[in-house]
Amino acid sequence: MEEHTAARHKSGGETKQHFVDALLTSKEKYELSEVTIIGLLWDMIHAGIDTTIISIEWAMVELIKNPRVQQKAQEELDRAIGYERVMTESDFPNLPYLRCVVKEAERLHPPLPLMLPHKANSNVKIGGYDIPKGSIVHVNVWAMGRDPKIWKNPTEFRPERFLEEDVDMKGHDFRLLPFGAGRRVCPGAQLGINLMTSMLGHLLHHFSWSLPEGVKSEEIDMSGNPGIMSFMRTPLQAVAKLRLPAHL
Ligand code: HEM
Repeated sequence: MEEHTAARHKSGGETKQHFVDALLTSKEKYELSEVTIIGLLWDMIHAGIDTTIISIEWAMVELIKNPRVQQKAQEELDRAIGYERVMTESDFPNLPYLRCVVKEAERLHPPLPLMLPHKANSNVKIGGYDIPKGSIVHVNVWAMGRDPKIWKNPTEFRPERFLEEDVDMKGHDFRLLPFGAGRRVCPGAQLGINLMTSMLGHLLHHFSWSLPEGVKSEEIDMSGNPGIMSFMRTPLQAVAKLRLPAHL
């Protein structure tokens, strides 16, 4: 905070287009204290880090349990990038299968399975049910992602389903809502998707992933920790084998 405030003074109040600066610019208008600004920054850090880490761990376990999918994603990375350089964000448009892997992981393993609690601010009727004003409402996006009425073979990890039918996951298609929807939709959704695409892309391009010797796929504990954020109950243990030249 001190560094940012000092930099603003030095530049004569000229603003950079980033989050800290936006908050400092709005400080007077919204009567934001320094403590509030620091609290908001921590909120963003907490909301952005755990959700992304959890999503990556679940995606990796599915890629290890499904070597066909892992190999197909790696073939796509090899075709689009080759073996002489590392992936960058500008490669994303050429990696449609990898982007479907991200989506499929979010369908089966949304890190916030019940989203965040919402409060009805008036009496509403949804799907024939009366929701009285003041009720706390949870939306079970985990169950929606596995509903056999919506998804064919719902428990199968098959990213191809999204090549066959493109389904939005940023709050516009109510079949898939890992980031929520509406006024309180996740403001970091696109950043979260980009982070996942980047991390999974690097992990798969650089390494092949398997289970430690002697561990069978069906022995992996696929249960999640109870709570708002659903980490894997038993942390994943995996073995990485280098695929790219070590200097990369
Ligand atoms: C894969 C990654 C992520 C997932 C799955 C995710 C999911 C969610 C969900 C389900 C909500 C609640 C939406 C609702 O109740 O309607 C939420 C809220 C939020 N997320 Fe994310 N998120 C992710 C990444 C991020 C990132 C990277 C940031 C910021 C850097 C972020 C910041 C927030 C904030 C600040 C809220 C609260 C918004 C509000 O209450 O108005 N999230 N997220």
